Amino acid sequence: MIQLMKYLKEYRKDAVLTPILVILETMGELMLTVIIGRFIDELSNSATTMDTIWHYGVQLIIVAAICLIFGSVCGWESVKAASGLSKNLRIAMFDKIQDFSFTNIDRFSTNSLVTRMTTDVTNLQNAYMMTLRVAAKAPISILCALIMAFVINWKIALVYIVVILLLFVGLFTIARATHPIFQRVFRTYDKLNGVVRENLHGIRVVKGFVREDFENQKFETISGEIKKDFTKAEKLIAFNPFMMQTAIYVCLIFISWLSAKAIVGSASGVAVGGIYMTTGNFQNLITYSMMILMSLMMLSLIYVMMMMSRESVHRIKEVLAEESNLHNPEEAVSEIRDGEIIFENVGFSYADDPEKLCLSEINLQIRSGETIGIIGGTGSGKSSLIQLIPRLYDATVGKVSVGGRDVREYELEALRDAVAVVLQKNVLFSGTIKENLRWGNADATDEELLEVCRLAQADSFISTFPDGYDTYIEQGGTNVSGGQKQRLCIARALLKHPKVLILDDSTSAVDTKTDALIRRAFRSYLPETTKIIIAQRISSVEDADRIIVMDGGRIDAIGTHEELLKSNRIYQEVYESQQKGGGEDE
Ligand SMILES: Nc1ncnc2c1ncn2[C@@H]1O[C@H](COP(=O)(O)OP(=O)(O)OP(=O)(O)O)[C@@H](O)[C@H]1O
Repeated sequence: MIQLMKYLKEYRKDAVLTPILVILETMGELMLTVIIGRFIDELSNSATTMDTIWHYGVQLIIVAAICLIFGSVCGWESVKAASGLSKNLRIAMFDKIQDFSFTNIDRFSTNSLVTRMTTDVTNLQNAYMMTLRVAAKAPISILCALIMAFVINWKIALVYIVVILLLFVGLFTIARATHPIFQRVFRTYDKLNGVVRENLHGIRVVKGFVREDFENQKFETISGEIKKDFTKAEKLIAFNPFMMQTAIYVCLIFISWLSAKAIVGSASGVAVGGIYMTTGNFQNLITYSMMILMSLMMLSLIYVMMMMSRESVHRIKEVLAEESNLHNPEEAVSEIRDGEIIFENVGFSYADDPEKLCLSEINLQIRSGETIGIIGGTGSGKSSLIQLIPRLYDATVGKVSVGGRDVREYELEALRDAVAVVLQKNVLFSGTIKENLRWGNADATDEELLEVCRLAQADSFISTFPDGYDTYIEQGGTNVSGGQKQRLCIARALLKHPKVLILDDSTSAVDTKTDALIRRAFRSYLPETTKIIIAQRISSVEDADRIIVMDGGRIDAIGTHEELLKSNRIYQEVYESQQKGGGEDE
């Protein structure tokens, strides 16, 4: 946890102030016990006057009021420090994730990142708040109470030492047993988040296939797993109050017994074992017993919270320590000459393992301005191939060049500005159409928006909306159709004026006529831009300059539509199957 304290930043003063206030509050509480002890002794004196009672009464009120003030400010400061720490941690994690490559994200999984930024940070926040307040208060209370008890009577005070040692052994044993359970619980939380996210994301499909019962069952199973683990851990933790209560009773019985003997002996002038005690002393010892044992109880609670948050701290640190495996080189090039693309002996593995390549022996040269179609079965490596061009992933072996230079020599931002990809999983964000389009270029004028929307055949449907380009897109683009969403995403990519434009199955939901219009517009208006179109339908790529046929992570053939129809078996089969089906999507 200590390494994460640097994220306190502007809340450091609150974090320092809290234990100081706690110390002052504890001192005040101890002063109260001393005053009460003296007061009791004074009361047993027959000469006590009302003046004396007022004197002690006023003292008690003043000290109690000071304790209350310190306690309240301290509570406020600890909340400020803990919630400030969690805010800064979330910002730091979010910032870090923005720099992650796809490989980094794959390594954690999106679900786990969500749990780490929410549940784990909240866990740490709660544990830290408790620690700030109690971790300072409890040891000080114990220490001061022990000193005072030893001052009153060291022989009787030894009882505390024995009980404290026994309690520590018990607490340590419980903590060791619960830690692995909490470790497991957080991994299950990742799964739970995954199920919720998947369900909400695909709620239409769930309803369409009437899979609510199945989804409920899945959720119940995971919730059950969490409940089982928590019950197991709580059963162990339940020993905690049991041990505490036993310790309190043992302490009280022993101290009462020894004190009673001492008080009776002192009164009769025959002190047992040389122990002299007053009733006020006895009252104080009982108060110290409660203070010590309550502090131990609080410490044990913190210990349990620390156990729970230890795993969270580890998981937060993992995210913050993760280094993106995509770096800008020292002297990064920021100018991309043109849209020429060369793959030289490229192999790629998601696991970065040359033994497990999902793309291999890719040799390919694409001229700037060329239109390339890519066809291949599912899982044949089409998306993997194009993701290497804007460095969404790095090639495991070989070299990918754009504009005559290795992609790893470019500034990442410049490369990704020059290579626009409309990915298979299109995403629109909540906001107006204009705001969404300007993701491609924040400074684009309204005329430029209109122009790219015309090219992407989006203007025709946007102008039918009552609010036109100011139409509000709901989160995830749920209020536009799949085909409309795809066209908006293409328009957004066009706004970057890219040198390379990649459409990864991005017109699959667009009707064939509109699809053809988009391609025709590209050909006429973007002659300089290299266009790579991944598609399932032959009609989407047949007019490309060249078509690549992918199979099992390798290039099976490259040629024009006519050449491939004559010579390539896979292409012929796909063509024939689509001819028979009249074009799968039409
Ligand atoms: N993020 C990932 N992590 C690990 N393996 C992956 C990942 N994405 C894809 N793969 C695997 O890589 C191989 C190639 O997948 P890829 O997505 O490139 O195929 P594709 O031809 O684009 O398929 P489709 O047409 O279905 O989109 C597949 O075996 C797939 O399971």
